[in-house]
Amino acid sequence: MSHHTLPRAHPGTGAPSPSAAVGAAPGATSPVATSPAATAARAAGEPPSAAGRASAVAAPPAVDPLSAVDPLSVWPRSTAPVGHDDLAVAGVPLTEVADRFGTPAYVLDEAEVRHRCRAYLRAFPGADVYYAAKAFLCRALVHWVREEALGLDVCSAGELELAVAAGFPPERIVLHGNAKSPADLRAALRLGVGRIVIDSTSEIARLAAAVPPGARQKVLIRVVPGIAAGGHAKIRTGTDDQKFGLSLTDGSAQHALARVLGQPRLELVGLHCHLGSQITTVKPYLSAVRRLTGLLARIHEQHGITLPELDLGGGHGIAYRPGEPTLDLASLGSRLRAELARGCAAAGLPVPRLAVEPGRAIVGPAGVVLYRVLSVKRTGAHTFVAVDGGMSDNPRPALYGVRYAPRLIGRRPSAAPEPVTVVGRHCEAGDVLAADVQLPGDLRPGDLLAVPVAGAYHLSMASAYNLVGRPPVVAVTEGQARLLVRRESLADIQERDIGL
Ligand SMILES: Cc1ncc(COP(=O)(O)O)c(C=O)c1O
Ligand SMILES: N[C@@H](CCCC[NH3+])C(=O)O
Repeated sequence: MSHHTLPRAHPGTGAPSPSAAVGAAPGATSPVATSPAATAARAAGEPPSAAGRASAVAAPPAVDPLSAVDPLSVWPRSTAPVGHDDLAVAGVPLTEVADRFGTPAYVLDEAEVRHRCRAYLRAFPGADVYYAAKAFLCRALVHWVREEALGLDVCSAGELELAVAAGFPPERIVLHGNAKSPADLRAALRLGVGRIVIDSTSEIARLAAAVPPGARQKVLIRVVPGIAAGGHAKIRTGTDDQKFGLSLTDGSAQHALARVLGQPRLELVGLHCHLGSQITTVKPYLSAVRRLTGLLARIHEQHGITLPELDLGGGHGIAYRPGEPTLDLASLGSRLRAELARGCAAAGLPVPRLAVEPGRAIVGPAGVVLYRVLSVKRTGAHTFVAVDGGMSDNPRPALYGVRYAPRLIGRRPSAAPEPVTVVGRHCEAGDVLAADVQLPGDLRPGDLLAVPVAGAYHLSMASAYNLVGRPPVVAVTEGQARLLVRRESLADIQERDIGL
């Protein structure tokens, strides 16, 4: 087992868990939903659709087909049982975190984040690894990523300013965005970001005009290679006819390239592409390398230049529930390098420096969210377990139909598991956090639920819906818990509102 696959240890055994190998056994993936719509969605590599979920709600399966997989396989590697009813992450019992910091609360295992950063550097030797800040950013994370020698991918002046204020070297930052505002570009130029990725033709002259006389800004062009990949239609960005990047198929990328070359204040250093998110196979990345290598060769022929950098974006998929597939990093790294070397040799080009931009795969599996049960309602067909968070801190199930595996902690259940639907507290029937999950049949108000794989795209996409306030973030490190981001208080919320 290679360390690049990011295996986790079974608590108490030190043995790698089955999830470390699931990328090699996609047949093991079998979401709970059993409807024809859900089956078709799985065949297409998608999580069950909202429609598939709805019919699964109507006919929940009697037996969870994933029950044979280690239930802790998607938790941080440091996770260990405490007694019969609690779990500790990095040596800190989760019930203690809930008691001390309240709920909902997000818990981040620092060592897991660092481990994942290191695994990337091992899987991509000699490459630049930019952590995609959109997955989650706070000052402590900026420090961890800097100390682990990664770069940072930001897509707003907000992410950029926070990172630089926390001491991140601007030259190791790449700025993205399909609609960069004048403020974004001003901040990038003022702070001296290493690279800006051109996403549209109209941005080129605007950026060039903002670069101070005598200076040159390094840029890449975001190319859309015309490849469909990604865990859900809403997070696919490699296909033509969506809002990101410049198409290879219709010639927009080549057109933009000529324009960039005509701007003396812009230094074109390479090509970029980001296929989408939650991709669990290597194949689409290999296709992207082939298409971009072809473009590098044409650029060389037509313009006589050799671009030194190739940034392949992020999108590396992870498991949210035991048994789901993950992208095998070691395989991705070695096969990408081999494909790039082969393509460049065939075209007579030097191999460009590779870059990747993982977000989810670094921080997602390092996070756990804790919720307190507020009510349990049995409607006959369903049991709805309502908790003190919801779509305001995790919009992902509502947006993409993503399924999670919550777990009761803090007391021993006295009833067998049964299908329940965990819902949030918001005024929205679609505020479902986990549909048809197996949880003890005696759940009651006051119980604590812990949900793993909560580190990416939860808090970074959190909203102010119903003005409940965003949860805190607590780091756990070697038996100690510390607050990284405090809970948003009602005073915080009221302070913003300065009207009469
Ligand atoms: C340009 C770019 N790079 C990197 C990422 C990070 O993606 P992920 O978190 O799926 O690795 C994204 C988001 O999908 C992105 O848009
Ligand atoms: N926010 C999405 C992924 C989009 C990534 C950003 N380009 C998610 O939660 O899965």
